[in-house]
Order: sequence, then C-alpha cells, then structure tokens
Amino acid sequence: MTSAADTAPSPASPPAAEAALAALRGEIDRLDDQLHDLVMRRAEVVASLAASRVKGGASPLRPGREAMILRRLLHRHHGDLPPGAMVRLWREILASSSAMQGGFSVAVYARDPDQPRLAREHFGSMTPVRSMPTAAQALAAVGSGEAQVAVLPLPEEGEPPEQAWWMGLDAPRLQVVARLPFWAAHAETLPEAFAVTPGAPDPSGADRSLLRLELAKDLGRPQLLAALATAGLAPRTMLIRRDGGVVRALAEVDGVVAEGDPRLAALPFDRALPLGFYAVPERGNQG
Ligand SMILES: O=C(O)C(=O)C[C@]1(C(=O)O)C=C[C@@H](O)C=C1
Repeated sequence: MTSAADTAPSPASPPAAEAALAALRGEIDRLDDQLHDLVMRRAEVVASLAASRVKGGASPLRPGREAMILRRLLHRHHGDLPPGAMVRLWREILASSSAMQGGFSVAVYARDPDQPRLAREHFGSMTPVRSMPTAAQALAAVGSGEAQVAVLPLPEEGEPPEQAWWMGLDAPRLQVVARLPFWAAHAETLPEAFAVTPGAPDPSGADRSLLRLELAKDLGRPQLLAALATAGLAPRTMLIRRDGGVVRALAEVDGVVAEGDPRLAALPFDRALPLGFYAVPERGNQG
C-alpha cells in the first residue's frame, strides 16, 4: 500500500541551496558572456588577418599554425574539462576561421565509415563534407577547386592500385598537409587519414614528411633503407610496391623535407618526390 509520505511532493530545496545554485548559474552566465565576447573578438582578428594577407588565393587553411595553437593549449590545459573536449571546441573555432576566409569544403574518399567522421571532427560540424566513391575523385575535386581539402585513408601495404592514391598524387601541385585526428586520448591503433590541399603545408615545429621514391631497379627493402639512411633520411615507416618492374616506395621521415632539399639529390633513385608534410599528432596517453 502506498503511504501518504511516498506520494508527497519532495520538499523544496532550502533557500540557502537555491541561493547557491542561482549564484553559480549567475557566474556561468557571466563566464559565457566573456567567452562569447572573446570568440567574437577572435573572429574580428581573423578577419583583419585575412584582409592583410597577400591577395591571390592564399590558403585559408594553415594546419601547421593550427597544430602550434593546439599544442600550446594542450600544454597549459588542466582541470576537469577533458583535453579532448577542449580540442573539439578549438577545432570548431579554427574550422570556422578558415570558412570565414572564403569557401571551405571537404571531399572525403570514404573507404570506411570512419573517414567522414574524422573529416567532420577535424574540419568542423558546419563545413560541407562530401563523400566521394574513389580517392581519385576526391583529389580531382580539390584539383578543380570544387573542394579545398581531400581527406584520404592512410596508405596500406598491398592495397589495390586504385586505392594507392599516393602513387599518382600530383605533387607539388597537391600535397599532404595534415594527419587526422590531430589529438586522440590513446596512442593505440585508430582510424587515421591524411588531408591533401593545393600547395605546400606550413611547418609546425614538429613535423613528418612523405616521400615517393621511384626506381626501375629492383632493390630490396634493406638496400632502400640503407640508401635513405646514408642521405640522412632514415624513414620511420616505408611502404613498398612493385608494379611491372618499377619499385615505388612511400617513406615517412622526421622533419620537413621539401622540394630542393639537398638530401633528395643524394638519393640513388630515379625519382624522389616530396608529397608534403604534416604536424606530428598529439596522443594523450603515450603509454
Ligand atoms: O593564422 C592564420 O593564418 C589564420 O588564418 C588564423 C587561423 C586561426 O583561427 O587561428 C585560422 C585558420 C588557419 O587554419 C590557422 C589559423
């Protein structure tokens, strides 16, 4: 049987608790106003920066600068707000700063469902993200100016040639400029992607470069590695493909390696083409 006490409305909070709640909400409102003022002020500064940029299609996307901003904030971050939430807030701010500076849209080769999500989390929830059926179509969209960024899966050993987009990347016209996600809680294997844009990336101070190597001679992995190390370009990772007597390798090396780098001239290959570089991603728990 239900007693009268069970059905009675819960007693009103004591006036002191009500007052404390109202005071805290008042403080939140004041902080929200300050945050809002600062975000609006930041957008004004970005608009001045965009207006002062040399005219003629300078890219509104500076992934190296974005990485420097996020690394600095992660370094000073503390307290209850998870670092991942802070990064998400700033990714939205940075993406809208790029969008404010001109049309900004992303073409994703969605080999798996993670790619569009990665693109959206990195380039912002307001940025148009179009899924393309092939990597070549995503790159063509960027090449024609229909989209500003292509998001492509990380190359894998033994993937079908039509998926190995790095083999035909038209560098230096198009280059890899970022690796997504920039921040993740753990260092374990996660879905990742590269972002490709027209023109060169901007250095962030801690970067890795991609090089496409081509040679008609069938050198093995140890010889390729040795040749790279001798030139001062020992790779962290290297993918090798052998197609019709031609060896193509994708080497990932520390630091910035761009066109004209003297180390490239020292390589005993038919071709060594820099495909761009990207800010080394931050991982919350390296353990
Ligand atoms: O620093 C720049 O060049 C900017 O355009 C500003 C800004 C920003 O909002 O901080 C905007 C977009 C870029 O991708 C990087 C930085």
